[in-house]
Amino acid sequence: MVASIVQNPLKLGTTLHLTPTILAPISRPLLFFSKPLQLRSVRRASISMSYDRQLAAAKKAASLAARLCQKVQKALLQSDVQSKYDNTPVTVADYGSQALVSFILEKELPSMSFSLVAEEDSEDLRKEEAQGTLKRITDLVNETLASDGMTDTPLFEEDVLVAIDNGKSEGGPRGQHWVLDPIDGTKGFLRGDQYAIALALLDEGKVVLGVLACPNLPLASIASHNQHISKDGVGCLFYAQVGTGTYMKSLDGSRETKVHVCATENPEEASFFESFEAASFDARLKLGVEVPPVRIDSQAKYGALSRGDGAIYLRFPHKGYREKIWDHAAGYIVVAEAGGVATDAAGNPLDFSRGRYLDLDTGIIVTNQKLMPALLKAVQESLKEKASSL
Ligand SMILES: Nc1ncnc2c1ncn2[C@@H]1O[C@H](COP(=O)(O)O)[C@@H](OP(=O)(O)O)[C@H]1O
Ligand SMILES: [Mg+2]
Ligand SMILES: [Mg+2]
Ligand SMILES: [Mg+2]
Repeated sequence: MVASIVQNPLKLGTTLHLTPTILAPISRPLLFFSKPLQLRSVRRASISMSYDRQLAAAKKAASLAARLCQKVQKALLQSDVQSKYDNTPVTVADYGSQALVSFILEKELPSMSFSLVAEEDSEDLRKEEAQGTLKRITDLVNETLASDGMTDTPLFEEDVLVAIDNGKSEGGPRGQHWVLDPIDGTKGFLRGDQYAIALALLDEGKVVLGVLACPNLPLASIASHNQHISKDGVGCLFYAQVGTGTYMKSLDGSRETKVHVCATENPEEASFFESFEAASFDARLKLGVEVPPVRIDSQAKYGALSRGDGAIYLRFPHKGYREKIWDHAAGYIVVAEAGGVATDAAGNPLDFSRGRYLDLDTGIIVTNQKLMPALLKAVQESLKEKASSL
């Protein structure tokens, strides 16, 4: 199945916005300065703020969640699939992954206040008929924790429900919030194709780190021209922290590689990624692109783009569809730190500070800095033509 894919801020009112990590080393010397100097010092310290601890916890959480998901995908049973209120599928792996990530982040970062904006909630799992499913999810979470030596903390079913529901935060422009899609591309997951565990951190409304675990993504390029069968295997972990670039390693732990987006300046040779869900819009013809788009599920598209497998990702869902922040936050920074850029159809940067939804103009465009102006123009012309033909 993988083969088919191969083919084919800082708002610094006061020091209160700083985390304990950054406050600890700077708070004492600040006592000696006058107030204006104090603010300048804080601003400088904040700009070089490190999210290393958070990133380490996020990598651990996403990698373990990937392990849980791989186990479920291997033994996918029909009974593992439920239908949510909006008729989209959700599996024991979506719930298990969310519980695990929520639990690990809170445990690994005990000194931080914990806010999580995540896709799933426990409502359906609390129903009488879901008892067996909840038991299976709890077992999966505990087996995964034990596989990493975390045997001191087996969870009860109620703990799992609470961990899932910790994802009900509304996010927003103040403070730090984790953003999680426990399985992005559930449909791909069910098909045995691409999916991702996507985890990001917002600080004062900006994405400051992102991790994408893509268990089925080949380590070698999936560019449509790459015909050779790679022996490198599958399973990639992408991660990025603001100002430090994007890195990739294999999910089983090999050496990390710094990745960069494709440098092409020629739209005609640019290859496209598209979603299965939102593939109706086509600006390719305007740009003269002849290569057919590569369709992949999930934010694996952002991961693949960040290492140059393709040059462009266009996403234009049907009218009225509201994008959620967990479908893009991790991918956004993974691409941005690799030298790329993501905007809406009006060329505005994506705004993750407005709660659980991304309010944007029409669609999402992702590419490298050089191609963006031409792509934006082509997209806007196509949209105008489409509107006038209606
Ligand atoms: N009709 C639609 N148009 C656009 N996006 C949709 C959609 N239906 C579902 N989605 C979202 O698209 C995500 C998958 O993205 P992609 O199409 O790139 O694989 C889904 O994430 P989940 O699988 O986490 O629910 C879901 O949030
Ligand atoms: Mg979903
Ligand atoms: Mg999703
Ligand atoms: Mg999901």
